[in-house]
Amino acid sequence: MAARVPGGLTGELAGELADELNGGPSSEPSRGLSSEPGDRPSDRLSHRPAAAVRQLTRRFGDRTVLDRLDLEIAGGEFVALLGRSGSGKSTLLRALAGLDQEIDGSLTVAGSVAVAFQEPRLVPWKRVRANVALGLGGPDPLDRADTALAEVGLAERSGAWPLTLSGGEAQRASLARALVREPSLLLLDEPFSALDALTRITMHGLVLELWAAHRPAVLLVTHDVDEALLLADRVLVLDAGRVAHETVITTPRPRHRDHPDLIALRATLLAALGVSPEGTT
Ligand SMILES: Nc1ncnc2c1ncn2[C@@H]1O[C@H](COP(=O)(O)OP(=O)(O)OP(=O)(O)O)[C@@H](O)[C@H]1O
Repeated sequence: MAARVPGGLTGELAGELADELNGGPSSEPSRGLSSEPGDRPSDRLSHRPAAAVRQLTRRFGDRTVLDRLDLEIAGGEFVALLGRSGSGKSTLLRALAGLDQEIDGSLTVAGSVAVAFQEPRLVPWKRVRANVALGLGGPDPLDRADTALAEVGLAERSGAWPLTLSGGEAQRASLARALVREPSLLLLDEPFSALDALTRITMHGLVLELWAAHRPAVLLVTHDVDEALLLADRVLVLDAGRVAHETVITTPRPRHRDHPDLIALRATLLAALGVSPEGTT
């Protein structure tokens, strides 16, 4: 069965940015399915899922990385995805982003998708503002880029060259580039893992602010159980190609990592990952 992939990202990113972002031409730039009216964030009260994945399978040679995986993400929901290294987290994210067409099963994303990667992937020869606006359709892309940069606290660095940004600033710019596309699904692939601990805490606060203001559905890939517990409505653990464990977190935000609910959930998640609380397997 062929996968159905929406055109929101493929139109904006896969065509013009994928070569820059992924170091090579995308295998199939666009399948031409466009965002439907009614998929904008303000229309999401219909509770239509932001993403629905059914029986998704991805093989690399004779290795099956995703194996008939089912997943649904509600509009506006914040989902974190954990899993051991090599469990297929990035593979799933790339499929949702429309960057991988070699998949079996069905995959439906309502509206547009934007991605922020572990490395900010800014084009070094374009100023920050132009990076954020890169591939952006519609009117006044540079003005909209500036608005997004202000929202992530980077207004003053809008005219800077990417190489002059700190790691945290570059990751803010990457978030602005995702945000300016007003995605109904925001995919975050370990966006904070290369940052120092203090910057990471600041970025957690920023992401929650942006999420509250724009309310996209979020799928955050992370290795950090605490990050998942602090941010997400629901935490999934990927194992053997499928969602092997699911934890719903109802603790109100802002959350403190020492909250008794989170301490209990941390132990559950570590067990689901096959890791003892002391960190040994
Ligand atoms: N293009 C590719 N060709 C061959 N194998 C691949 C390709 N992309 C991914 N894989 C393999 O698929 C498996 C899952 O990779 P993936 O990057 O999705 O894992 P991950 O859970 O994101 O890992 P990590 O936590 O280390 O980032 C790995 O074994 C990887 O080597």
